[in-house]
Amino acid sequence: MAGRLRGAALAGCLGLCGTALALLAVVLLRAYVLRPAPGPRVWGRRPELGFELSARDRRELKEALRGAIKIQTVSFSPDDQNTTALAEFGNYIKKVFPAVFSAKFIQHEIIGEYSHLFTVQGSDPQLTPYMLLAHMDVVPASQEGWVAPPFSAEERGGFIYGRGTMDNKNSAIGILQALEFLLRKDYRLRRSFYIGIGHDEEIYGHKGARKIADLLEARGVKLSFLLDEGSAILDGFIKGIKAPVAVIGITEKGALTVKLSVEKEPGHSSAPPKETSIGILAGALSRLEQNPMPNMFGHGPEIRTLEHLASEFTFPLNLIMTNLWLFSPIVSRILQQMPSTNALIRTTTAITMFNAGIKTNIIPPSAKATVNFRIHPSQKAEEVLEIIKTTIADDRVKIDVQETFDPNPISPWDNQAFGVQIFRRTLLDVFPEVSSVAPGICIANTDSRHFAKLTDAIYLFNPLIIKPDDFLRIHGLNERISVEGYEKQVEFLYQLIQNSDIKKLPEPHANSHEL
Ligand SMILES: CCCCCCCC/C=C\CCCCCCCC(=O)N[C@@H](CC(N)=O)C(=O)O
Ligand SMILES: [Zn+2]
Ligand SMILES: [Zn+2]
Repeated sequence: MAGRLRGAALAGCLGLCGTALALLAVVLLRAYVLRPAPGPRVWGRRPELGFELSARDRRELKEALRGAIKIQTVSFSPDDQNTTALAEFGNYIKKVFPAVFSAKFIQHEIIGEYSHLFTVQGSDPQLTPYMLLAHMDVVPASQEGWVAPPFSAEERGGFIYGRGTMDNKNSAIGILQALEFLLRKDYRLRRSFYIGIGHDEEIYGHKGARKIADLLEARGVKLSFLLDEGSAILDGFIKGIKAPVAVIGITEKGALTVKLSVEKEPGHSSAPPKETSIGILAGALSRLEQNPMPNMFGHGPEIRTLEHLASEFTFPLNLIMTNLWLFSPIVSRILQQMPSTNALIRTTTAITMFNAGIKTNIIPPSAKATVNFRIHPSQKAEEVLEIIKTTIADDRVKIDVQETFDPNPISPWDNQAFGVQIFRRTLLDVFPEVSSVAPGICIANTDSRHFAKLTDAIYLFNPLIIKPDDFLRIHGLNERISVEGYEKQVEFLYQLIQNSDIKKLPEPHANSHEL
């Protein structure tokens, strides 16, 4: 009997081991043998390209950005902007970029009072134009907590500190700087392009970018691609990846901002009701925080980001990322641990404003709060609103939608996508240390969504190497950019404009480096 039991146990164990071995074999086979062949290799590395800055150029480049940071172009709320500063910014760029403003083939227009549209006419009208987008307005900054005042543009330890250094005067000034340098070298552009500099991106871009887009649409413009802020060269964001990787946004999340309010009879605090307006609203907000929106990992482009970066991961993570069909439940659990990666896999919930109460001994007549949701690419605003109502489940809480839009459509990402190949080419030229370029999601919002009728190829990317600590500075304290990082950004744009001048993408060839 005991022998038979031992035999059965052994057979069971062998069966189990066999299953485990078979599973392992399948994993290895898929990982190393059945791996999809890499796409055609398009670009080869090029020796040093001529972006050489004299000491004077360097000083000029830095001072142009510092001067722009000092202009307090703050967007406080949709109807409160520092319009004096917005106008001053317009005068400033005219003064700092004389070649751009005097070139015969560049048309400059002011749109919506403070935004700027530049039409740079290339010599070959057959080539479809592209667009570079940026914004000049910034979010407010507290005076406390900064190592240098937020509009001082002080330089410390190789960094320029100030609101707008990463979001997004670095792009607005950087694009014009790159063009100024090219014009001074008498570079003759072949492909036309547009530069848009919005003045109200931080309050949804209705008066700036949207008007620029409407005007271009009315002129019948179609774009081969559009590049805006929204992602970057990420260093240290992803556990298991050592080298910096360029993640280019191919979509951005949608947004839904709701105002919640509760009204109740005021009265004497000595005989309070069971619940006050503050208590009721606090309960609703707590339910929203305690019940995050569903994890959507695998339903949007986040999975493509990991697949593209799979070979960058150290063992055994590389194996896991190559086999997401098997490991995605584990991966999605890991991603939700950090706020920046959690934002990739679900609609996020952020309670951003709360106002209530009059005096210590008055029952508060009303309580109000604002909750800002960023919608995952696989969901729609309507669906999110339904979840909010079910989660709050209290008719005393009034829900008013303030601003809402669905996620952007997904832009093309393949060997034929002109913009993507130009970004690869330019990254290879300017950031040789970047070994991978992957499609990703912009977790915030940008002005680019207003241009959806002009092109299906909208990309979100800032050519800056950023670490998790830098990300916290955007809209936070001590926003800063390194002087070296800004020079590289200008170099990237300088090169990008020239690289975009090719007529068509080269045929794939075998012996070149592939990003
Ligand atoms: C796979 C790796 C994980 C990725 C983590 C995310 C890292 C993101 C890195 C850089 C992103 C920088 C994004 C800056 C864009 C900010 C744009 C902005 O502030 N827009 C406003 C506009 C508005 N009011 O709607 C916003 O609030 O979104
Ligand atoms: Zn921005
Ligand atoms: Zn911003």
